[in-house]
Amino acid sequence: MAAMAELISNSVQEMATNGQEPPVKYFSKGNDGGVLDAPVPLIEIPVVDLGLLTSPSTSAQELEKLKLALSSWGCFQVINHGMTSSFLDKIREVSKQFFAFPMEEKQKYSREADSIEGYGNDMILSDHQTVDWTDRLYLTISPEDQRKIKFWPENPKDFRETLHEYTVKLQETNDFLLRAMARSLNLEESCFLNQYGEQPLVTARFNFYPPCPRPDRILGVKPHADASAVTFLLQDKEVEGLQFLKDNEWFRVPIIPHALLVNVGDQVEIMSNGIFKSPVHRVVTNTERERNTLAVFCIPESDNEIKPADQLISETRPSLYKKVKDYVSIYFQYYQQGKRPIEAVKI
Ligand SMILES: O=C(O)CCC(=O)C(=O)O
Ligand SMILES: [Fe+2]
Repeated sequence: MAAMAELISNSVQEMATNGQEPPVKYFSKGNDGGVLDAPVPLIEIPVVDLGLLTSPSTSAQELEKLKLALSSWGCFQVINHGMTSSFLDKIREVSKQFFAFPMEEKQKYSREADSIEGYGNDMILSDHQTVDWTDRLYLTISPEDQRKIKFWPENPKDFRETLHEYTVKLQETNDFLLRAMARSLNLEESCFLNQYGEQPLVTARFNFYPPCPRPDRILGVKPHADASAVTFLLQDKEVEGLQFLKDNEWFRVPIIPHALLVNVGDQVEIMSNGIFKSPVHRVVTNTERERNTLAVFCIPESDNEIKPADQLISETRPSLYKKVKDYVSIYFQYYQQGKRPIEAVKI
């Protein structure tokens, strides 16, 4: 019951609805005296067309685009992914509907105080942590026998089936992209997929960002890179918020409603020996409108050894990363100490 009470008092959705002054733990430390909501330029983010990647006459050019995108930004938008715009809208809709339910309905799926899975606010891992202005629903998708179905909303009625269908499709897209990434570096096409494994961990994080009274000082998500191999983000159709860091400058990501935003995580940075960049990103808040997104993380099998591909190591470019297993646990230990986790595995 204590854990439940804590969740109620800490839901940012309720704070926003009640017009409550955000507690100090939400305020960003060390943003160099600058405001977080200062205007930033838009990324001219590469758009990769899966149809062009498949067709023999266009694939070489599209692979080059993919390689450039991942070695400069670490992200791109993918179109022609085989899901209709109306299906993407349906996913956005079930997610919006879930967060719009009364608190009692959502709390049927509340996470436990010390566990990430389920509905709740940002998890506090360290005393010094700035807390994100977001509520989330976090679910394991794969392996299917690790699903904790008690956390999967029964309402709206088509939530479970829609999420299942979406993530089946994304896993195919992920396999396809991991092959394409290897091909773009002239590697054997299964090179990254073999490290990823046949029993990967796939998780989904529904992010809900209510309007925030202090966008100048409070972030929806603090700067981080993902622990995944690949992350797929279904952005809100109307409200921007995501920004990527490049050369110490922040850039906004434009919305393309029918596209998925793909970024590589730390584990692809390792496998590619640093050629592909796991980008640091953050989410800014705004005073006016809520924002809903869905991130799906594709994470290599935890028993697999992740390491730079042999062909990407040479005398002039030695291995930049140690071999790792279960990078996700390393990630959280470092995150707890406020450090960038990938630093732990750099040589
Ligand atoms: O909501 C977003 O735009 C990004 C969320 C994100 O970076 C994450 O869930 O890891
Ligand atoms: Fe992220």
